[in-house]
Amino acid sequence: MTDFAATRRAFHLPQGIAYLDGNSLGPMPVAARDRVARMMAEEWSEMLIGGWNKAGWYVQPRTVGDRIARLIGAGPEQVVMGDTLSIKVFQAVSAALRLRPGRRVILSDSGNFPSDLYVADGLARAVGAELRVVAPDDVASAITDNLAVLMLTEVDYRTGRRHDMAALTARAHEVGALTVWDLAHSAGALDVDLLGADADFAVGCTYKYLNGGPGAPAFIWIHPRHADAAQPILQGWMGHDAPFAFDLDYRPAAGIERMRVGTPPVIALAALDAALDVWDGVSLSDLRARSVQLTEAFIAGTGAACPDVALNSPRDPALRGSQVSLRHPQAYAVMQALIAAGVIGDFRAPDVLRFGFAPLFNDLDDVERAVETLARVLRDGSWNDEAFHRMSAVT
Ligand SMILES: Cc1ncc(COP(=O)(O)O)c(C=O)c1O
Ligand SMILES: Nc1ccccc1C(=O)C[C@H](N)C(=O)O
Repeated sequence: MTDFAATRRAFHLPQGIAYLDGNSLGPMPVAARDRVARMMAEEWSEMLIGGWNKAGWYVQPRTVGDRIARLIGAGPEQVVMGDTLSIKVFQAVSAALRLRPGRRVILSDSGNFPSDLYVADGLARAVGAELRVVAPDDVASAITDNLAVLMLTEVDYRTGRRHDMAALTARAHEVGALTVWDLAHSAGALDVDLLGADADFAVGCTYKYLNGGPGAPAFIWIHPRHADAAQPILQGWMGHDAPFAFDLDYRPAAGIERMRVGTPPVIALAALDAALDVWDGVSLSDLRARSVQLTEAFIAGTGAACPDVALNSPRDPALRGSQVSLRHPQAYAVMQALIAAGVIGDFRAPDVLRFGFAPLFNDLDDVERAVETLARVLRDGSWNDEAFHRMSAVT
């Protein structure tokens, strides 16, 4: 059994708050602060340029990628770190598109995160392809013969709705299309199984449920059947087969290494590597069970105590990720009042209160506190208090 009391103790959680925003930025693992301090004191300062080899900076995008692989149902040497998630989306979709010459349609849904849609749209315009965006429930029926790439975020950042990765991937494969899965709201939150779902490409960030810190690097995974065939569009020198030969011609490195672009963010990778230590000994089925327990308790609690909000997430946990969103016409003001009372979630336009439940550090006390505080804020109308608004406008 995973010891979640121990994983909670691994984080610095400021006194007096219930932090339900780990789905946007995970809290700081105490070991990350120490690791970065040590990296500065022992590596950068003393080794200087020698750190690339002596301290393993050069291979870190892969060694850290191997640690992420276990958390997303991938194998060793299949994941590489670097850049931002938006860049990794571009790399995955562009490589998938090149693997399907003659097909021009990229399909996504309106629940996707805007950056993914913007990036795919920009790419489509540049190469004469078409981005088609349908409602989340219409994705399966929009998978038609001319499809090149199905690009989806598994868990919707607003509603928490979870797509069926295995079923939609199978459907895409039936028509000869490839899949790109964005795991931003899945990695570290669910028992993701990329190989089991037979996905083609996956990308994700590490500053949410993986707790790598603000600006932590993103990851990209390619199924081994495509890894040596996928042609990078961003032909950066660190994805070259022999970067230090400084050839004038680009030749992609073997496998996933080709998805490296330029110099890795070594300090950020040190923090992320320490954050991943917390995952040692965490079983993904325990993680999922705890996530369901927390979200179920929150939905039941708010359902009973907060009649003024409406559930905006699927009621069935099988169709949901690790967050719950609620709707209220004055959601922004309600969230400001909640934050002032020490319950930190976030607001998403136009009327969504969003609460992330990160199994590594959230517990049933957080759920209870959030339910009670929300019920009180809604009951006593403090969110609607003019004095409160004047105060929150300046703080
Ligand atoms: C699903 C999803 N995709 C993409 C992004 C953008 O990632 P980045 O800012 O790291 O490029 C986010 C969050 O910011 C996200 O939630
Ligand atoms: N990277 C950020 C930087 C600043 C503020 C928020 C973010 C988020 O990650 C938002 C998140 N993608 C979301 O699902 O809302």
